[in-house]
Amino acid sequence: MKKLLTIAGSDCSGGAGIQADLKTFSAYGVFGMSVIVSVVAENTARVISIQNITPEVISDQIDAIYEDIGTDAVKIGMLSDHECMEAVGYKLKQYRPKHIVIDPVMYAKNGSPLMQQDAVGTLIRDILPFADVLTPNIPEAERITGITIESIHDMEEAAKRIADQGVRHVLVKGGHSLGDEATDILYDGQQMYYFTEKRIDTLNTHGTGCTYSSAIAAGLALTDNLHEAVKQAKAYVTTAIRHSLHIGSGPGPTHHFYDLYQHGLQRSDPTKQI
Ligand SMILES: Nc1ncnc2c1ncn2[C@@H]1O[C@H](COP(=O)(O)OP(=O)(O)O)[C@@H](O)[C@H]1O
Ligand SMILES: Cc1ncc(COP(=O)(O)O)c(N)n1
Repeated sequence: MKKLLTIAGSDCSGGAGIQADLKTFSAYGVFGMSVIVSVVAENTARVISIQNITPEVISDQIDAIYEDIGTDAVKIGMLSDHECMEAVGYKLKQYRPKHIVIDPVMYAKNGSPLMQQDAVGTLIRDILPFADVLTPNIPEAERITGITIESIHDMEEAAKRIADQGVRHVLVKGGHSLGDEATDILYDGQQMYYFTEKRIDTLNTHGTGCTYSSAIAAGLALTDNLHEAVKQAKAYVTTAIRHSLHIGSGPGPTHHFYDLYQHGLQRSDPTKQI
């Protein structure tokens, strides 16, 4: 049984964060564990408050995992401030887990900030170097690089700049772009690879990034192959968006039903050469 850990924030409304990650792990048939970094009182429409867990308790949770069970892959999501980042970075250095997927979460789908504005420097310096793959969406890639992204070419440029900062694989997600297709670009420092699906006409995309990065982590643990993991994860998240729920007054959540992983695998190959 593969063992997956998510280090992220808790979304009490169940669509994103730790909750989306654990649902994804279950659908992949792997054993899911969680280190909660922040408790976020949020729903589809707004973020009401954020309570960060103390660095000591974040560290204790990570110790609890590694002194006993260990992991086959780790997904890292919301890290809201310097202290959280430092605590997680210190433990990653200590335990050096295999397969680290980092989703540099900055905002919720309704626009509420989830990371302190001045923490981006710490994120780049202390956290990004641990990523085997980093999965920024377009606004996050813009924030990390300082460039404006309006085209596939701009996404490629952002991926290159992030790779130049020492990230091994960068997957710039195209969910926030316009157009009929949702294309994500994977860059390994040498070549670009494209993962494309038809854009689904829905506002219900709360939790898509969390779902995608968790699916990639689970796929890495299962296959040891990043391209295969991204291909399967793209099929998985697309299916989860297709079945997303129109609940709440803001962007509704992706839905994970129990055989979604198998369902996603039967879909056509999203890998496309542009
Ligand atoms: N409306 C949509 N139709 C199909 N795929 C989408 C849609 N919105 C997002 N995606 C895909 O969902 C995944 C998560 O991307 P994105 O929504 O950009 O991330 P985030 O949740 O971090 O903002 C990507 O594979 C992206 O291409
Ligand atoms: C605790 C928490 N973590 C992350 C997100 C963003 O999720 P996404 O970008 O997948 O919509 C969120 N809304 N809440």
